[in-house]
Amino acid sequence: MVTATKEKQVESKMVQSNQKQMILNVKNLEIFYGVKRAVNGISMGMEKNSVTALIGPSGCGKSTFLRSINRMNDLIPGARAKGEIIYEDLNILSEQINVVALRKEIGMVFQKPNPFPKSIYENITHALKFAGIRKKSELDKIVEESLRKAALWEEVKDRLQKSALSLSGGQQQRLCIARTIAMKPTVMLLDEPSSALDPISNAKVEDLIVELKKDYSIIIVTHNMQQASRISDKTAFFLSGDLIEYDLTEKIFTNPSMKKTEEYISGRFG
Ligand SMILES: Nc1ncnc2c1ncn2[C@@H]1O[C@H](COP(=O)(O)OP(=O)(O)OP(=O)(O)O)[C@@H](O)[C@H]1O
Repeated sequence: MVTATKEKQVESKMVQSNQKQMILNVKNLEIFYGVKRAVNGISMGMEKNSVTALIGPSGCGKSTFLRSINRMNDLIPGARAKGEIIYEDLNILSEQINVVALRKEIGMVFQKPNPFPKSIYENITHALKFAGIRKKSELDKIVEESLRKAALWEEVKDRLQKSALSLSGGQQQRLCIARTIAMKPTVMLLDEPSSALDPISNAKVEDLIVELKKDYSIIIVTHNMQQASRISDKTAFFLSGDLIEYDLTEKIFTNPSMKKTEEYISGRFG
């Protein structure tokens, strides 16, 4: 639980006009590194059980924005945020938030697969044991469930005690996704999760993301516009720290409202 007041959540407050339930509501978010402002007062809502893609040229603030959602920017000296990110009626940016609990509910997967140099099994159980789960039968159950959800179980079920580093890059990335799933998150933040992978592994991760949105709300940063158009429901186009356009993915890629979006998706810059 993020705070003791979480149980008091008022779900109906985060319902958009089209009745899709919102999981996150970002209000006038500004993010600074020292005196430099990297995100310029962005407001947008992310829908539950959907995939939201963040696109835009290098340096436009996508990763900075993504990292603010589970307070990963706190780890960067000099980084600070203003505004609000409302999640279950609480402001994620508030000092009262339990950041460790927040990061369990809002998990993150990075560009480069980063399994621990331990067994496949231990990669998943490490944080669970830290959270106090000790019973082997319970750990076994969560390991299997998480690997199944990450579409990796069939490939690794006979070698759970082997090193995670013996897996291919694509399998390692699905293991990192399984590790996040094991913490029972509600939101998954994916920062270019398949850009370091070969095309077959990339396709598996894309299929997995579409499957995972049944259970989780997913926000993905991607440089790959085909990927954004294949897997996301809504797309946000960032430029120089501004949110230029945010709409249904189909609209963004076929009939964007803003000239800059059109120029970017047609490859005229970036
Ligand atoms: N740790 C940091 N310290 C200082 N400035 C940073 C830091 N991280 C990012 N920035 C700056 O903030 C701005 C936004 O960077 P960010 O990494 O969020 O962009 P991005 O859109 O994710 O880029 P890319 O697609 O290349 O990953 C850039 O000007 C970048 O130089």
